Parts: sequence; structure tokens; C-alpha cells
Amino acid sequence: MDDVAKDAPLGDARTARITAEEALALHAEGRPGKLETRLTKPLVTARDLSLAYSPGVAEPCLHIHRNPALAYDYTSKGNFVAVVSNGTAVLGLGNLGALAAKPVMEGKVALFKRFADVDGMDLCVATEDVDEFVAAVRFLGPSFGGINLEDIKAPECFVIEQRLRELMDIPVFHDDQHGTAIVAAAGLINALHLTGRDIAETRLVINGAGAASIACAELLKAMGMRPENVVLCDTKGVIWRGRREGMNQWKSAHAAETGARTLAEALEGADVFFGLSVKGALTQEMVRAMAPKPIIFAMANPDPEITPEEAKAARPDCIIATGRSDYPNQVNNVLGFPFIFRGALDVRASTINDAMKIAAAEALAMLAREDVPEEVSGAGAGKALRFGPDYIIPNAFDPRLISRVPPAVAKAAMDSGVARRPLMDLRRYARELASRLDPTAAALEAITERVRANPRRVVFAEGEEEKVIRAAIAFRNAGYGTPVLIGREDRIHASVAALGLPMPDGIEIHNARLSESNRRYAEFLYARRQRQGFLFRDCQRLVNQDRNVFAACMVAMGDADAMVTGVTRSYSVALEGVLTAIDPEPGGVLFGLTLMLASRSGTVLVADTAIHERPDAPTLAEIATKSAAAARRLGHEPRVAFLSFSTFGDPKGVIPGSIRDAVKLLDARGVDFEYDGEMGADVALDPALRAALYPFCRLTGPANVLVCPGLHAAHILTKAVPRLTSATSIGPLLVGLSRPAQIVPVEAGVNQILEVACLAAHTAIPR
Ligand SMILES: NC(=O)C1=CN([C@@H]2O[C@H](COP(=O)(O)OP(=O)(O)OC[C@H]3O[C@@H](n4cnc5c(N)ncnc54)[C@H](OP(=O)(O)O)[C@@H]3O)[C@@H](O)[C@H]2O)C=CC1
Ligand SMILES: CC(=O)C(=O)O
Ligand SMILES: [Mg+2]
Repeated sequence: MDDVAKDAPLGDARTARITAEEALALHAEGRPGKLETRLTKPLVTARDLSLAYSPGVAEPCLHIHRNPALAYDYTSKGNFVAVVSNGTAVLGLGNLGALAAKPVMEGKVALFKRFADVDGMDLCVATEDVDEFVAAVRFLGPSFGGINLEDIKAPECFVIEQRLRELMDIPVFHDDQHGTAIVAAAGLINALHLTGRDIAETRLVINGAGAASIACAELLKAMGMRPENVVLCDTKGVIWRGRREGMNQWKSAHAAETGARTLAEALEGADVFFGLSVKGALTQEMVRAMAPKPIIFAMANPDPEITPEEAKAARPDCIIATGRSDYPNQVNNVLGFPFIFRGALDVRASTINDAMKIAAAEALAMLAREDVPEEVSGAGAGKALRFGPDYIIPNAFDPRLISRVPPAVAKAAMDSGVARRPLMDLRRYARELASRLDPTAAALEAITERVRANPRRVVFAEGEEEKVIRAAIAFRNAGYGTPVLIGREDRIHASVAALGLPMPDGIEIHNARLSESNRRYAEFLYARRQRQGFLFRDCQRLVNQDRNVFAACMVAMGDADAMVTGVTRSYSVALEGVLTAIDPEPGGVLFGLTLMLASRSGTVLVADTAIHERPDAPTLAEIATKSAAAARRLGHEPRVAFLSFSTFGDPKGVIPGSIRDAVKLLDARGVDFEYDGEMGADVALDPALRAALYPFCRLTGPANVLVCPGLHAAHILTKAVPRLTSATSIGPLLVGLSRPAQIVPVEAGVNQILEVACLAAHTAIPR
């Protein structure tokens, strides 16, 4: 047993959210560590083996021998990065050696994959000798598309990086230097903007004069900070011109002409503090001595130079950032390296130069100034994020990062002449990037493009709700068409003002109570309902008072193309309002379809998630047919599984009877998609299990449409899976209405409302 106190809180006991034991348990559970290898080609049959290995593998070998550039076509090289360390500066923990650095390096590989779909391998090299380290890495070049150096202490890291850059023909990037500098620069651009400072007049003190600090000083000077305004400190105090103790050429290059000798002296009146040193190096007294509205980036990991609580207590007017994810404003290189390599690899850049670094910093800074989808806020500090002192830098989970930063890096690489495979269409590249992490995203992106080309009028029935207003504004800004908000004009204007957003042109507001269309809508309803116990005045009251009914009338009478509702009323109440004015398609089945987007297994469509508690066989067959068509529209070849507790008769039960009848109905119709059942969800999703136990099953791959035997099962499945896995779900989407209307779940965020509104608009475009 080692000497780590396992139940100790990690970091400051008052604020820590995880314990040492939890962190150790995560690393030890299941397959130890955080990585495994996954095959991208089948290796099941002898034929597979002949193709992928001997004799087939000889072919790509010979081709690459003749033309080395083909390695990018026939091997993983072009998407494969080595994360290399000797463990001499592991986070802020010091020289722990190569082996103890492995958890961090595995973590970096995991982040590469999670955030930018870059594959990687950790290489922990057990030497502190610069020559040995350089030799070990340089000869590994053929395997990789890039080298990410990590946690190598200064000053050796500068020599190592420089020599490897000269020796290798792929990008070599020391993350602690440049990744950190890029992300810190992005945060600083925004913090300067918020505090009304000019970079050329800003005084910066950096504590630490190692890898990260020197790179930050260099990048910020390249971005306009004046050298005389930058002071570095290390364990010996201020690095002043003429100092001899503990110096090296990299520190000397930044030695300041100053009388200050300690960090405390240097910080007097300073605008900005960068901490890239160790826990607790900054005191409240030092913070008090800084200029008004001081900017404090305490970036040491895992514990910052000062906690945000301490800094705020000393200076409530400060902007504080740390390297940690459990505080607002995480200035951490995780926001940099995955996306920078993504862009560099995709244009086969020979290097990562200053232009690419500055482009990444600017793209990050600009993204933080945009409206933040609620889904992103939810992944962060747990409260709404809005550009300001507590949100100066995007959240690492922001899904927009992958389509914003790599294109900026790729463009800078092309403009500066280091791209060996330039990209002709950067807009298309950004779209492809968005789909890289999620196969359905490309189809959804195509849908959004189609809506942009055919803008529609969409009614947002709950027009006074803040998130609905934000979704409507985003709808308008995205070019999807004209949003129509139902609500009181003064309330909607007040909400928009409170959001700090200008009220954009092109958004319509309709007050149901005062609308000129009321009589027309009431007459329409009366004609539909007079023989179902409705008096004319009942219809008038419904139109005046129920925004869902009013919105549905607008759509039914052609005053709008589609509607979206759901965040203020229960699903069944909202549905009742919609159905008051809009009928199901004649002879069709109305049902709910939920898209589950899982990173590993791809997209799965689940039905019926909204309407039928116990569908009979004809209804199940119709749901399967319509769901298969929806899968095709999303770019998937449908494989429909009728789910049950029972697989092909085992165990026996009542429900499988209706499923078997549904299968027979489809057999009789001769439909053009794969289907089978009844089967358990494991059998549906696992072809190997099927091959072993049910080789007669007609599905040729994992099912991507799951038709549930009833609403209970469908609800449980679609509510549980996103909470148990990283899957996200969209829906239930109503399928089978004669006019487009969608109901989002009450808890839907801005992005989800926007997505569903766009899908509703898409349904309204004539095919
Ligand atoms: N948030 C982020 O994204 C990142 C944060 N970091 C953090 O920055 C820190 C440094 O990392 P890195 O540059 O890679 O490491 P290095 O080993 O290259 O540099 C460490 C520097 O810190 C200085 N230092 C150590 N203790 C003190 C102290 N008490 N007061 C002043 N200076 C001190 C050292 O001084 P001397 O030269 O005298 O030895 C040295 O200059 C770590 O805590 C790391 O976690 C690093 C990269 C990214
Ligand atoms: C974040 C990081 O790379 C470090 O702290 O070293
Ligand atoms: Mg590091």
C-alpha cells in the first residue's frame, strides 16, 4: 500500500469535489488505465486475416515503399499522434519520472480522442538525457502524424522541441508550452476586453519561468504586449536583467529592467498575474496590491497558485481563472491541443507555426463571446454561462469547438504555406468536423442546410420563455427562417433586454389574446368540434387562452409552416393542444421517434416513445415502416429490431404474439428494409451474440431502429440510456401528423428547442 491517504479530498478540502479514492478506483476498475486498442477492420474470418495481414498486407507495404506519402492512405499515420514524456514536470507535481507520468499521458490520449477524434498512443521515455530522448522520439516518426511532447521540464524541453522540429517532417508541439500559451492568450484577450484594457498598455507578471511561462511570454509579446511590461519570477524571485543565479538563456531573453526583486514587489499595480508554478504561490496580500479589476490566471495543476474563493475574498473585482474543471474559467491546454492537432493533421501541416497558434487563440476567444447553448452550460459549472467575468473561455465540452478551432488552424497553415494538403472548401470541412464525433450529425447538418436553402415560418408557442426566445433568435440567426413568438410583446422585449441581446429584425410576435386572426381560428375550430360538445365560445376561449391551440391553428390554416412547443406544459397537455387543430395523416399512425446519438455504437432510432401504450400488430408494423424511412433520411440503411423481453420465443409470454404478427405483416407487404423479431436489446445490438445463438436472424448488422413493444419500455430505454452513457437523445419527434408540429421535453435546453424547430421546418419543406 502506498502512502496516499485514499479518502483525502483532492485539492482544497473546502472545495474539492472528488476524493483520492475515487480517482484511484476509476483508474483501477475493469481494464486498468484509460486506454485500449480498437480494430477498424474486421478480423473474424480467415479471409479477413489474409487481407489485413499476410499475404494481403504486403500490397500497402510495397506501395508505401515506392511512394511514402501513401502511408497516409494505407495506415493510421495521418490521424495518429504520440504523446511523449519523460515525466520531469508532471503537472505541477515535479519530477515523478516516466512511469508515474503514464496516467497523465493516457489521459492526454483520451482527450485527443474524446474532443477531436485524434487517435494517439502514450510513450513514456525513461531518460532525462536530452540526446537519448531526442533519438528515442525521432526514429519513431514513421508511425505518427504528429508528436505531442508533454510534461518535460524546462530548460531541456526547449532544446528537445527545437531539435525534434528540425529532425522530423511532422508537427512537433510541446503542449505545456504552446497549448497552454494559446489557451491562456484566448482567455486573456477576453479578460482584457471585459476590463477595457489595451494589450499594449497591460502589465503582466508571470510566476514560473519554465516551459509554460516562457511560451506564454513569447506568444503574448508576439500578440502586442510590450516586453518592458512583462516580468517573470521563479523560485529565486524576479528575473531581472543582470541576475546570475538560476538563469538560463530562455530566462535571460525575458529578463526585465526592474528594481522589483520579489513576486510581491513585481505585482504592485500589475494588471495581470499568470501562475504557472506551484500551489499556493500567490497570497491574498499580493492580490490586494494589484491594479483595479485585476486579472488572475492561477494555472498550476492540480492545485492553483490561489483558489478563486481566496482571490475573490481579497479582490471582489478580479477576474479569476484556474486550470481546473471544477471552477469557472478553466484555462487549460485541453482546449488547445486536440483541436490544433486536428487542424494540423487534416492539412498535413509540416509544422505548427505562430500563425496557427494565434489563429487558434483568436477562434477560442471569439467562441466564448457567442451565446452559449444551455446544454454546454449544463456540462460546466451547472449554471447558465454568459460571456462575462465568470465565462471568458469556452467550456471544454462545448461541441462547437471542433468545428471552430481546427478550421482556423488549417486556414492559417494554408495561408502561411505549411499545409501539404490544402483544403479547398473550409465551410464543408467545418461541417465534416462537426460530424466526426457523431455519425448522424452529418445528416442533421444536411437537414439544416436544406432548411437554410428553404427558410420556413416556425411558431414558437411558448414565446415568453427565456430559452424559447433564445432558440427563436438562434433560429433566425442560423438562417432557418422567420420565428414567430406567441406571447405579450412587452414581456418578450423585456426578456430579450435582460439577456443583454439586441432584438434582431425578422422575428414576429403574436399576442394570441389580441390577434386579428382569432375569429378565423375560432371558426375553424368550431367547424371541427361543433359535434363534439364544443360551443363557439369554447373555441374562442381555447384560441385566446391556449397558446398551443393558437399556434396549431396558425399551422393548420397555413399562416405558419410548423410549430414547436413543450417547455411549459406536460407532454400530454401540449399534445392535446396540438391535436385540437391538427389531425394525424389520414389513415396513418401517429407516434414518437427518439434519436439516440451514441459515440461508440452510432445513432439508434427508438419508437414509439410518445403515443401508444400497447401498440397492436398493424400499429407496430406501421411504426417500423415509418421509422425505417426516417433512418434512411438520416443516412442509415435501416435494420429494424422488434424488441421484447423474449428472443425468438424464449422465454414465452404474451407480448411477443403481437410482435410476431407485425413481422408477418411486413413479410406479407414485402418491404424494402431489414427487420426481425422478437428479440432482446442485447441480441438486437450485438451481431456476435446473434451469430452465436440465432444465426437464422435476418439482420445483417447491429439494429439501428428499435421498435419497442410498448410505451413503458420505450420511455425507460430513452430516459435511462443518455443518463448511463455519453449518448445524447433528440425527441420524441412526432411522426405522422398532417401538418408539422413538435413537442420538446419540458427540460429541453436552447439547443434542443432549436434542433427540433429546425427539424419541424424541414418536415414543412415539400419533397
Ligand atoms: N493550466 C494549464 O493548462 C497548464 C498548467 N501548467 C502548470 O504550470 C506549472 C509549470 O509547468 P511547466 O512549465 O510545465 O513546468 P517547468 O518545470 O518547466 O517549470 C516550472 C517553473 O515553475 C517555477 N517554480 C516552481 N516553484 C515556484 C515557486 N514557488 N515560485 C515561483 N516559481 C516557481 C520553476 O522555477 P525555477 O526555474 O527556479 O526552478 C520553473 O521555472 C505546473 O503547475 C503545471 O501544472 C502547465 C501547463 C499547462
Ligand atoms: C494541463 C497540463 O498539461 C499541465 O498541467 O501540465
Ligand atoms: Mg502538461
